[in-house]
Amino acid sequence: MNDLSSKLTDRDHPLRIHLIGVAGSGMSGLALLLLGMGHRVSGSDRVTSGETERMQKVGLVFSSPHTAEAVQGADVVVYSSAIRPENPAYAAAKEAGIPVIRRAECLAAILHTRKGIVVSGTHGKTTTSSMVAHALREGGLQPSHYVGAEIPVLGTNARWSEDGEWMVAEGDESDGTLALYRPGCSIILNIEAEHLDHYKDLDEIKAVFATLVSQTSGPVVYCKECAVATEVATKSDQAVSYGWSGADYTAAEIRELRGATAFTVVRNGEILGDVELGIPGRHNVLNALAAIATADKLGADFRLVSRALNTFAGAKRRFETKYLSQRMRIVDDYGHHPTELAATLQTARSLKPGRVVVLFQPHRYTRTQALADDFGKVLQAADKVFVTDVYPASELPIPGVSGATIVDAAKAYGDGDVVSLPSLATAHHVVGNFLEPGDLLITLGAGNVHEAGTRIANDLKVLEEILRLAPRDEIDAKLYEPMRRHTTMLVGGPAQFWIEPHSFEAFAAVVSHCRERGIALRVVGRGSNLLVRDGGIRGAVVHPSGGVFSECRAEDGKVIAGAGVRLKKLASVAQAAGIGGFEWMEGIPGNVGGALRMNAGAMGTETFDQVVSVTFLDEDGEIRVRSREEIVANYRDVPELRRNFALQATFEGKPDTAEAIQGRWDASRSKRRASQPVAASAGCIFKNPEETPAGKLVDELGLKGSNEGKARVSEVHGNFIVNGGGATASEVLAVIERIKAVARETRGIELETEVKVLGEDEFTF
Ligand SMILES: NC(=O)C1=CN([C@@H]2O[C@H](COP(=O)(O)OP(=O)(O)OC[C@H]3O[C@@H](n4cnc5c(N)ncnc54)[C@H](OP(=O)(O)O)[C@@H]3O)[C@@H](O)[C@H]2O)C=CC1
Ligand SMILES: C=C(O[C@H]1[C@H](O)[C@@H](CO)O[C@H](OP(=O)(O)OP(=O)(O)OC[C@H]2O[C@@H](n3ccc(=O)[nH]c3=O)[C@H](O)[C@@H]2O)[C@@H]1NC(C)=O)C(=O)O
Repeated sequence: MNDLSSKLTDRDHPLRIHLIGVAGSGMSGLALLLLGMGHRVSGSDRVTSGETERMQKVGLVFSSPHTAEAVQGADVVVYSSAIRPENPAYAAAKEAGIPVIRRAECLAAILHTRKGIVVSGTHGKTTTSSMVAHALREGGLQPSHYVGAEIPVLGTNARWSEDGEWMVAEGDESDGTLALYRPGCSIILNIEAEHLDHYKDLDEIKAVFATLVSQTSGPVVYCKECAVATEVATKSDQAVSYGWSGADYTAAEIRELRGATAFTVVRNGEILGDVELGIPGRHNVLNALAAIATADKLGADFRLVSRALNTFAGAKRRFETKYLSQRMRIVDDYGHHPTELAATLQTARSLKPGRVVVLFQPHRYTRTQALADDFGKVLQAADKVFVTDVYPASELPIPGVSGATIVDAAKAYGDGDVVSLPSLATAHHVVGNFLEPGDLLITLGAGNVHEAGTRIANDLKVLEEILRLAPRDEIDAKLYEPMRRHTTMLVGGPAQFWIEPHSFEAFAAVVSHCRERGIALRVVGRGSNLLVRDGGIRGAVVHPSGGVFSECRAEDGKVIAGAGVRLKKLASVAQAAGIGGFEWMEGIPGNVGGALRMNAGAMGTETFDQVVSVTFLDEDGEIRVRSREEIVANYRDVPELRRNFALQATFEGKPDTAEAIQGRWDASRSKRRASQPVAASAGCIFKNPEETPAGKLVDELGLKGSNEGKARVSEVHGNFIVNGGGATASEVLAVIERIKAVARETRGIELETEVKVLGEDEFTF
């Protein structure tokens, strides 16, 4: 026991200890242990988190940001590896001559007050150390524990147990600190070339593990499937092996169940008993064998250990199921090394989903650079992979190294579908929109990629509730549908919930549901009069289409059309039935619903000139019918339909010959073609002011052809803004603002947009 260890156990003289960077998972664990031991603990961090708040409740004196004052009067200061020497708390402690130690040194000192069990290895440490802690706890050994993440079955990432003699700790091989421990037992899961930012090569890594082995006073439990671990561990005369065959502890009759794995444990050729492990994956069978071997060596009852493994729910972020429905599953996994990815993808496959979709966030530039080829290789096992930018951890960028490095490696290796999706902040939009029923999505990486899965999972819950409102063939819905796919201007961010009802009842149910749940709701037609901002539309965007909404028929000299029918189709059904007067609609890009709402018009005629009656849905989701006389229709606005939603309408015209109708149709088309652009647009941008047509005004102001990025005032017609290819909504809005300002300043005319501008500039979902 070293000096600090003996001071830590001196109950009569509690120490005053300060932790710099206390919000991190490793440091918060230390704080919990030290508080449990009865010391006075303070901590500082750049950020406040749920974790720091929880620790304050159990006695931590927390401060943010880091200050020199925070370390005043401390007996010892512990710092996280993310802390740099210029940190004010660190600098002040050094200046004051307070002993300043690394996280691992403090952990070693705590561990040496007990019989330590150090769980080490390149992969699987957190899962295995929590399995060991849980198994020993259920086996009655009352261990203390310190593991790298929050584990549901253990309650917290660290716990001090006053009574037990053992303490389970996850050892970190990343910076050589494994050599600080002198445990009563150690576990070596595997040894691979990792953390090459710290180590020269595999030999250097082996040497650190060898030191741990030589300092272990009791059993060294190791995995026989790893040649390097075997080589290092067998230097101990108390080495105990586990593996698939030829080891002291092996597993037989492995059966993958849904979300769990059953197997029989064999100890030196004799059956010890059965285990039904609460988590899936063959690699977890090996981790469980490590825990079983350790617990057995320490004298725990196998039946209690087996029961513990059955209730083991896995570590957070280790194949953690975040969403499960009949349609989809979303899993999060902390894996960030090719071997871990391979194991996770194998587990994913064993669940037999329709497709395995991966959102992978590489962790650290050094690892990405060193292992890009291996990542590219293992990612081939998924059906679709999106790779984000690198999560830097504490590293500075390495020029030329990014998520695309892995995508390039994957493409060089095989024909797996691996694409780059740099921004994690918006990755969920693309991934969530890509998902189809039957898919398994895995968010993969040690950084913050899990946030994307959480967002998708939360929104999927809402979406699936909506889908259940109507029979399967009466409704379709998707997350994050890009509105640029649904606007004639080809501009706009995503709709949070894109919903396509195909029956009046389904539409009505969606309206009532959104109202009850406080979900904002908008209805759109063909998007020919819309400008959707780049941040997309929060809430539900309903697009009545298919089913009754796409039906259009002539009956008794009238035409009945659903809200989702294109005006052009309405005009041709009328023509075929010998009903004239609809020809002006031939070139109008919108649908009946939008035309009713906007009282669309062209060539001197307006929609409501021909309406007989409208069937609509009121705000409460009730279906009503109103005749033409009961509806007020203004120039480009029907107030009645601002809050109500058009479902269907009956139109009238005049009987006429096919030739006469065709003549007017052709005349309308020629006029339109001569005066309006063919490029992507939203029709006229401004309403015509009283003084003069807006197009003429823009023309006179000399603004035709002026642009902002790819958004340009049409040279053909001054009231059209055209998308030259890939324009953004903010570019279009900038052009609109410029025209308005010039019209106001030079002519005193206040232009009002005719297009409806929807959505938000920034992403809020
Ligand atoms: N004359 C021309 O050359 C052109 C004319 N237009 C006209 O603009 C109209 C736009 O049609 P479309 O592309 O389908 O519509 P959009 O998808 O562009 O929707 C425009 C607005 O119409 C409202 N709306 C849409 N569907 C319904 C419905 N079922 N019930 C009530 N309101 C609805 C919504 O208003 P809110 O936000 O208030 O809910 C929506 O924001 C077209 O009918 C078209 O005639 C467009 C381009 C060129
Ligand atoms: C495109 C739309 O509807 C259109 C509809 O197609 C046409 C055809 O009937 O009539 C309206 O346009 P508009 O008022 O600009 O009609 P146009 O006949 O093209 O132009 C009006 C007058 O402005 C002149 N003009 C127009 C554009 C231009 O760059 N320069 C110019 O001098 C034209 O020569 C004409 O003398 C509707 N626009 C509005 C805001 O009422 C729409 O609603 O989105």
